[in-house]
Amino acid sequence: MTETELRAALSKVRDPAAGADVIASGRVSGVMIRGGQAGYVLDTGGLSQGDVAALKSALDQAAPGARVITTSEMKAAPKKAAAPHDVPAAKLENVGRIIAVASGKGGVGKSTISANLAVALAQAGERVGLLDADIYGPSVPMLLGLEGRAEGVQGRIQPMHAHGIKALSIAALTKPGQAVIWRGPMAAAAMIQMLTDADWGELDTLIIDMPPGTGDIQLSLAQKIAGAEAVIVSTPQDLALIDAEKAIAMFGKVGIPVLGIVENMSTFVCPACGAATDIFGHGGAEETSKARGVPFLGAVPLTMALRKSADAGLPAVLGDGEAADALRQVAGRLLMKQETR
Ligand SMILES: Nc1ncnc2c1ncn2[C@@H]1O[C@H](COP(=O)(O)OP(=O)(O)OP(=O)(O)O)[C@@H](O)[C@H]1O
Repeated sequence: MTETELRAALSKVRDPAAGADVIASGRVSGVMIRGGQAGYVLDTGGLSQGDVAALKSALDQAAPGARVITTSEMKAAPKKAAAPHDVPAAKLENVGRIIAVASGKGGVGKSTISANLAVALAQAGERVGLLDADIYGPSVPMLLGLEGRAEGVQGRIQPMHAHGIKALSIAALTKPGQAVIWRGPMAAAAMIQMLTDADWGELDTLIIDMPPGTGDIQLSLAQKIAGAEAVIVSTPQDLALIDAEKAIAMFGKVGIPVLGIVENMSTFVCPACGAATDIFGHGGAEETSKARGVPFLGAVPLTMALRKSADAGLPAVLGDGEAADALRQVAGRLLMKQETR
């Protein structure tokens, strides 16, 4: 059985809460076959015990012997897919396009990729803004070597400037070192404020570094940028890929097109001996993108140079090297997608 066949079999089962099929509602995600073993993630959140038992039995009949990972993240009955016009989009008249960079799982390099793509697009001649909306760990100031805080002029926040791009971090709305517990609506309001109240000027592309994950906060943020497109970052690891699939499903729910997946921390080439090692695996993101019918945007290797440049506040694409080349290629593919729209 192929993943497509497995998904088709599972999609015959109805979500007791949403009425739609379990794949469309996001109730079942992460459908995969690895080493001949079928598996998927079942989210039982918001369902009664009776519904869960009936759903599990229907899924078992549809895909006998499949390995099931059960989570319960859905807080209430999933709503039917929101049509793009149903959700309030952040209106940015002077911005050509908005790209939300997201990951299902934390620590996969989403912020590093966001900062490098922003600088690479600027190197290609675009006017670029980078908005750090990662409420759990705003790292854009460090990645760009930005010091101090964004200023307000006549009531408008002025984005900071670094390496040819404009940048603003949600960290600017909090006191340094102060922990803030964000709730979904609060985070969404803060992001919209930074999107619409800041003096971005004219931009070809605004990149948003989203918080990792696919919970309520991420969903609220995604709903507020209905006119945007998304890029998903994942490592080649199965666990990260399952979460990447959840991120694809989340954007699907709010009608945001996924431009593609970037595989980060792909093959590591030892600088001393030249041996290639697939620490987190290799090629998994490309397989996932094929299975999901989402474009594959490229693989960025795990390199010491990339880690060091991130820590130094100098995005790798400012220099040379394997990772810098790979990141420029990803940026080039994003530019091509824009031209073919
Ligand atoms: N390809 C790579 N090679 C080497 N180091 C990398 C690579 N990509 C990211 N890193 C390093 O991994 C760490 C995590 O990266 P980053 O902060 O970009 O991840 P993230 O997905 O944004 O994390 P978060 O969950 O906090 O949002 C950083 O120290 C970064 O320098």
